[in-house]
Amino acid sequence: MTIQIKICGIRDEAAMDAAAEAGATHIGLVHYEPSPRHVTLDQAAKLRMRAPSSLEVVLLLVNQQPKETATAIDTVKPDIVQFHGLEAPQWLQALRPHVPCRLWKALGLSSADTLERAKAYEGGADMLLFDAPAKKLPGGNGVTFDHSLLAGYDGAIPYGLAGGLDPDNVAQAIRDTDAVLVDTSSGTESEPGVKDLDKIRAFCKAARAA
Ligand SMILES: O=C(O)c1ccccc1NCC(=O)[C@H](O)[C@H](O)COP(=O)(O)O
Repeated sequence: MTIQIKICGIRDEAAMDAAAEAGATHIGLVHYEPSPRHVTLDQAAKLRMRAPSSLEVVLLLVNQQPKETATAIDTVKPDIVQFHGLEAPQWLQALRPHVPCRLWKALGLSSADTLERAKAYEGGADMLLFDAPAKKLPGGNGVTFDHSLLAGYDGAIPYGLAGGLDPDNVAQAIRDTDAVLVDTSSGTESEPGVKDLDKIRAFCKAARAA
């Protein structure tokens, strides 16, 4: 299986193009004002329009109301929305028939309980993204978690892996898990919110070689 690669927290075209050229399959656009990676809906829409066709565009939202969610999707027209807050399974199930994009749910993983809870997203989420538990931010904290917990996942929804992945540890993470996608934000930055193009290239190279 070819691993999918998501470079999250993209804020400009140079980083987006570097990700595409390096073989990333997805970019993440964070629409969440407290984040150093926040982009407005207009900025996200411009990046989306200019995205190379090899990239799928993932819009990240956190605990948005239905009206704001609909506006965000209408404005940005992402391929995928990644919900990174406390969105319930019922929320995704209710939304899914009404939107022209796929839906992902991120879950902070610290115990086997979360793996059971994850199963409730069947029928609502096209993919789960297991991440480190929320800290200062709901995601993008550059912190890893115990990947051995994932051996206990027997749900039907495919999952991606996030949380503290970088060019040095991504290959081992791919070998240790059944993730179909790896996701990085902090591990491809020189400082929060500023992408390092060489780190993007190194991350993609390491993931593709794993
Ligand atoms: O990246 C953010 O600032 C962010 C803010 C609010 C919600 C989600 C956020 N990021 C979500 C992602 O998909 C990150 O890539 C993922 O959490 C991994 O981040 P990192 O540990 O920094 O690689």
